[in-house]
Amino acid sequence: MSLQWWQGPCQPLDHVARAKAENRQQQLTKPAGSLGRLEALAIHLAALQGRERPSLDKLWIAIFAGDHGVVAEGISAYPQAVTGQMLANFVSGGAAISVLARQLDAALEVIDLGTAEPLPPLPGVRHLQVGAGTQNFARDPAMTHAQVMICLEAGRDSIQRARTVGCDLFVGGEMGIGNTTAAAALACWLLSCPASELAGPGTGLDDAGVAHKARVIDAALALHQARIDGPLQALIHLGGFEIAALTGAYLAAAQQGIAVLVDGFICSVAALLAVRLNPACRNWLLFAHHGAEPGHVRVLQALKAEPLLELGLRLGEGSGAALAVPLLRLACALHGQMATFAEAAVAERPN
Ligand SMILES: Cc1cc2ncn([C@H]3O[C@H](COP(=O)(O)O)[C@@H](O)[C@H]3O)c2cc1C
Ligand SMILES: O=C(O)c1cccnc1
Repeated sequence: MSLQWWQGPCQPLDHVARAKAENRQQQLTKPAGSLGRLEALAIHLAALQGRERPSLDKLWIAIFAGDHGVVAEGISAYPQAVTGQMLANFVSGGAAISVLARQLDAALEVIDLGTAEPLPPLPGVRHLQVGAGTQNFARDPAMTHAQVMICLEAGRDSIQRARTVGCDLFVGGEMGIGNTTAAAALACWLLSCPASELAGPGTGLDDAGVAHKARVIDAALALHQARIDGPLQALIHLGGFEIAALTGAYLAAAQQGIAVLVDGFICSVAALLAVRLNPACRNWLLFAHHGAEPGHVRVLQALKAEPLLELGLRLGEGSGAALAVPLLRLACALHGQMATFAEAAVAERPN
């Protein structure tokens, strides 16, 4: 088979910038290593951005939304219509991510990949209508090959727009009632483990609801298993439009040399898919937080991720990643603005 676009090379890290940043860190007026992981983060960002002093001034947040046919199985605490209603809330400024984007002075774009009930055009939303949501994967493959390709490209297109405005960091977010079920099903396939280990309450299922969700996922895995021969087929059979778009965005970001901050459970599953599709993209992914959804920690472990925050978040929308941006910005500010021992005339050597 011919090579797919996401199999093309990812940008290499800039080892010269990394070495300069490492050298600079050693000269700053503090005991060596005293800023802990913030030091390594600034150095890694230097290697990603190709400059001794990285910065995160220009932040691009893209929210991908899509509905999920598997909602018919009663796997979410909220009705499907919330997906479309939240699209309006994102652009009118009232959603959590809208508030965070304003606070961070970030660009926020909202991409509707397809809701179950078609929406009237919403100013500020890009409507792609890949389909009226996915099919119910308890019965049928979630999407077609053509649909997964359009979604992966929708993610790539967002990265292209981010690049044209000179983005320093990309944050992807998602909205789609039912998507913790799709994400858990994908994670079960990717990690070869039963749904009882990865299914969680999502928007707020009780214990019986979580047990039902796990049974739905296990049955769907059994139904599709024989036809899933890799991560792309897993996405087609078990995925969601927004999960595929996030996967495409992460892959394209690595190919175009844009650092990524990954949000919660659903985004982390998209990141694991991206790494399985093109392992070299892993270097470009930073992980924001370890959330409350039980599958999240397992997916982070598989990615060898060291998330920055642990706040019990279970919202999605890119909110956890947005919350971690100030920490990364401060790591860059310390790295870029602290005085060196020579500049401040402070004794460099310990006794
Ligand atoms: C009002 C509201 C806003 C949200 N923003 C993100 N999610 C989050 O919850 C959904 C996944 O949970 P589940 O799989 O249990 O349906 C996704 O839309 C996710 O982004 C929301 C959910 C609700 C109800
Ligand atoms: O961690 C997440 O991304 C998450 C968890 C629950 C509901 N929505 C998103």
